[in-house]
Amino acid sequence: MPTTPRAPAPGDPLIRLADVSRVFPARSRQGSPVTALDHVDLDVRAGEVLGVVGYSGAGKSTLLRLVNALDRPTAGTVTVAGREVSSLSERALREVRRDIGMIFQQFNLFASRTVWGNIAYPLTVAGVPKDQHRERISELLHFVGLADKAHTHIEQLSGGQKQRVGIARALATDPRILLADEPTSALDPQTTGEVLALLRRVNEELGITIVLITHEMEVVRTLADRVAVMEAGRVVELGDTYDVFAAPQHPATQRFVSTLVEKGPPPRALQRLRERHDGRMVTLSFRDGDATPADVFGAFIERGVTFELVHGGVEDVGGRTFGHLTFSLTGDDAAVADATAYVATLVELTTPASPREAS
Ligand SMILES: Nc1ncnc2c1ncn2[C@@H]1O[C@H](COP(=O)(O)OP(=O)(O)OP(=O)(O)O)[C@@H](O)[C@H]1O
Repeated sequence: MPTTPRAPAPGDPLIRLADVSRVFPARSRQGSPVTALDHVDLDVRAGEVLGVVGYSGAGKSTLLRLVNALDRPTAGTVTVAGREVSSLSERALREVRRDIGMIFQQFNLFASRTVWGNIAYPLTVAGVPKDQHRERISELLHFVGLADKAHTHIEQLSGGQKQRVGIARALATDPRILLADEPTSALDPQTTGEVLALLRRVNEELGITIVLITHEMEVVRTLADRVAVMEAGRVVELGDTYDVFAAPQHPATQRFVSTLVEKGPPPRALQRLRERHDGRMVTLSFRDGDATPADVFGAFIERGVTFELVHGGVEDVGGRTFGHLTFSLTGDDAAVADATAYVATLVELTTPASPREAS
């Protein structure tokens, strides 16, 4: 094991942003100042993986730079492990930064050094005596699965191997926090899966809290316990990953979730479905703890309503399921009306609308 496992008190904020703003001055005389972060309140709990999603320019990188004190807020406070970093001296900040590892989309390794040399670097900077390097580096290499690559030069490694070196380097000084800035965006899907599995071990086996910036909802679904959605410098939604996927509230969140999960048939599919089915089309959204599809089928059957599943499926997030299922219902008009009215008391019921209908 490369780092000492810790038992964080679950739920304690390890990082706290309180009413944080970061305004960058105008780049030119005619330009206006840029508000990269706008009154952000955010707690990161000890031991969790927090996914931060948002489109380009939403403020995600600025937020990470404030946490590791590479930048300071214009207003508000940033507290890491109980210390308000916004007011610390450069010397005190070095100590705080020792508690924070960071990995990047483009790995940011020394291309001219070996794997060993890259992992040794933060140990040297932190003043760890040379005679302790060998044991520590070899533990780290085993942990990330690169024990046979110690003396390989970085440029001879695949992208996934480079990110493993990045993770080993980030863990070298035994941090409590890992900041991950789009760590899999440069990787193919299979390698992404391997790196995410390694990050899961970093979190679960070593108790390291991870803040993960990404625009890929699959990454969030795989790794994050909670999700913060950012738009225009604000956190517009924050919740458990399951809740965010099953019932996204903010339009920005709905757009992100729809990249993985469709709430109903998209307009063109709906048009084709309407050509083939003349029944009443309804979309039912099931969540853990709600009524089950079997309850709903029973309600249709009791009322003599015929139902056909025409679109949708069941999703799994962290072992909990939800689904949006679209049915075509046929039968006596009054029976269909009665059945849909009753089913709407059991689960969320919507009528899929084409854009023309919706506008
Ligand atoms: N040093 C800077 N000077 C001026 N403006 C900046 C600076 N750094 C960031 N910004 C601006 O702040 C806003 C937020 O940028 P930030 O890099 O935090 O967004 P992001 O969500 O990380 O985007 P991306 O996914 O593209 O990295 C953007 O409008 C950006 O242009």
